Order: sequence, then structure tokens, then C-alpha cells
Amino acid sequence: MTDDRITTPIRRPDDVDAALRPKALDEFVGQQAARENLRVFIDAARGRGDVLDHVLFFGPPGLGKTTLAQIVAREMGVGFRATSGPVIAKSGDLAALLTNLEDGDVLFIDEIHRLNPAVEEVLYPAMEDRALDLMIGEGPSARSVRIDLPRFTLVGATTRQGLLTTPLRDRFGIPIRLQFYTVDELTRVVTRAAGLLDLGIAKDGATEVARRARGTPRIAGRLLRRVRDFANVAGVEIVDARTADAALNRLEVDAKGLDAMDRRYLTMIADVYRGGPVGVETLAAGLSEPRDTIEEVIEPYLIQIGMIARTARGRCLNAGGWKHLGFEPPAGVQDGLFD
Ligand SMILES: Nc1ncnc2c1ncn2[C@@H]1O[C@H](COP(=O)(O)OP(=O)(O)OP(=O)(O)O)[C@@H](O)[C@H]1O
Ligand SMILES: [Mg+2]
Repeated sequence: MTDDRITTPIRRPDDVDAALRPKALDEFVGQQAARENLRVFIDAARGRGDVLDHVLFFGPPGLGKTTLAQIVAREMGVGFRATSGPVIAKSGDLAALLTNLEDGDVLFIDEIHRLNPAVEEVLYPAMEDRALDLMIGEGPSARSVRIDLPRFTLVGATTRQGLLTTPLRDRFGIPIRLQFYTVDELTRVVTRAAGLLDLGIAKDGATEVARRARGTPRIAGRLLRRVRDFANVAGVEIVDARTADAALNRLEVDAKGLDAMDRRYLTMIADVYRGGPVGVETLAAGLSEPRDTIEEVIEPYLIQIGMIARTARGRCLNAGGWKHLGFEPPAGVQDGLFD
């Protein structure tokens, strides 16, 4: 299964996310635009003595959505309540959550695209008017009663912004897209994490881990912990590029951070479909992986680094993808830079 991969951006049980989590906006590396905007909105809301407008974080797994949600609450100096879309089964569950909030709290709903529609309906007036519309009684005598809610900030997170309904998306005053991190940014993430893990690491060692972390801090943290294991066993005090490289090679994470699953994916498009286009369903069947996994876990990074393109007719291998597999790209293949 893909979730077992050391390179999966999805949280694994052995991840120690909490320990590495930055607690303040200034500690948070990268995502400069998001950070600067949040700083302004938070300072402005605080200055007015107001609550922060509702915030939506969206982007691939492991880039810091949950971390930022917690930072928002901390910077606002308010309480933090967390739940997730699939956990809220009935509208009554959400109503209970909302009525129990303290003034100004942040309510964090992870995987908000997975809220069921009846529950989502409850959110609309809650977000807009800070009110809850309850139905009392049944049949002809049923009537609706409006209850006022405490002031609160809803912080939603999703990996699939496209799956949010328009009415829900429109009710977030502050939508923030998280981007993959640059190698420089991840080098800082790795250096910081090494400090927290009490591991000596040289700049080139941190960069080597960063280069192979698929633009994702969660993967960087995970790779770093495995590198630490190798270093400990080998009696290495300061991890340099050579130690990191040797450890990551043994974990079968290649120089671009791709693993066996990525290479199977690329090889299938190259060998079986001559570079594509090939539909995602066909690939999913061929690789025996769920379509969601392919679209959410495997493809985003391959697209980001220009190895493949998603087109209306299906997936195509770009020149970078051919080269990574050790082939000369066929004539006329896109270089992937402008897809
Ligand atoms: N900017 C950052 N600087 C340092 N560490 C970070 C940063 N962003 C994320 N991390 C670390 O990466 C890990 C994953 O972050 P987080 O749980 O916030 O991701 P997420 O976007 O919520 O993922 P998911 O979509 O799976 O819920 C955590 O260990 C966190 O500490
Ligand atoms: Mg999260």
C-alpha cells in the first residue's frame, strides 16, 4: 500500500508531527505570502478586538495546514477546538460543538470537503450570522428557532479544494493556498528539526535531505529521522551530504525524492502507453492503486517537478519524466516547464 511508503505525504502512525510543529508564525518556515497575509489579518483583527475572519487552508498533505490552524489560534490568543469532516456525523453533533465554543475560539475542521451536506447546511448561518437555526417539533407545528452563537473563527483545511461546494467556499473570507516548499526552505525545516531531535547536521546534509523530501515538510521530518537512525548505528556525529545520501539510497529514495512507486507509475506510462496520454482510471487499474491515491499522493509532486502533465486526454510523460527513467524523450515531447 502506498501509505507505507517513506515518501508518502500522508500522515503515518510513526510520524511525530506534534514534536516538530512550529508554534508561532515567526517560527513557521516558508509559505511567505500566506504568512505575511496572516500576520496582517491577525494584527488587524486583534487591533479591533474582533475575531479573525474564517480561514480556509488548502493544498497537498503535509505542507502545514494543521500547524497553521494551531498557530492562528495561538497568535489570536484564543482557544483551539479541532474536529474533522468525516467525524461529524449528524447536524446535531456540529450544533453541539458550536454551542460549546467559548467567545473567540478557533474551530478547526480538517478534511472539510468530507462534511455531509446536512451538516454543511448548519455551517452556513453559523459562519455568516453566528446563528444556529434549529427545527423544533415535527409536521405542521414544526417551527424554526434561531440561537445566537459565540463569536468564533472557523478554520477549514482540505487537500481537495475542488470538492468544496461553492456556498461553503464563498463563506471563507481568507482562503489560503499552501505551496510546495523550495529546497532552501526545506533545508531550514530540516536544520530546525535536527535541532529539536538533538541531531548534529551539516548544511550540505540538511540540503541533501531537503532535496529528496518532495517539497513537503512532513516527508523531510520523516526522512531526517531515518537518516538519524543510520547515523546513530554508523556512529556518525555530524550528518553530512554523504551520510544522508547513503542512508536515503538504502531507503530507496532517489536523488529527486522518488521511490519505487513513482518509478512504477512513470514506467507504466512510458512502456505501456508510450508516454501517454493515458486516463487516470487506466493507470489506477494497471498499478492496482485507488484513483484518489494516484491523484492526491503520487501525481501532485510529479507534476510540480515537471515530469508529467495532466491533460484533458489523460496523463503524459514530459521530457523530464523520460530522462529520469534513463530514456531519450521521443521527438516533440513537452519539456514540462510550461504545463
Ligand atoms: N513551515 C513549516 N516549518 C516547519 N515544520 C513544518 C512546517 N510545515 C509543516 N511542518 C511540519 O510538517 C508536519 C506536517 O504538518 P501538518 O500536520 O501541519 O500538515 P497538514 O498540511 O495538516 O497535513 P494533512 O493534509 O495530512 O493534514 C508537522 O510535523 C509539522 O511540524
Ligand atoms: Mg493536517
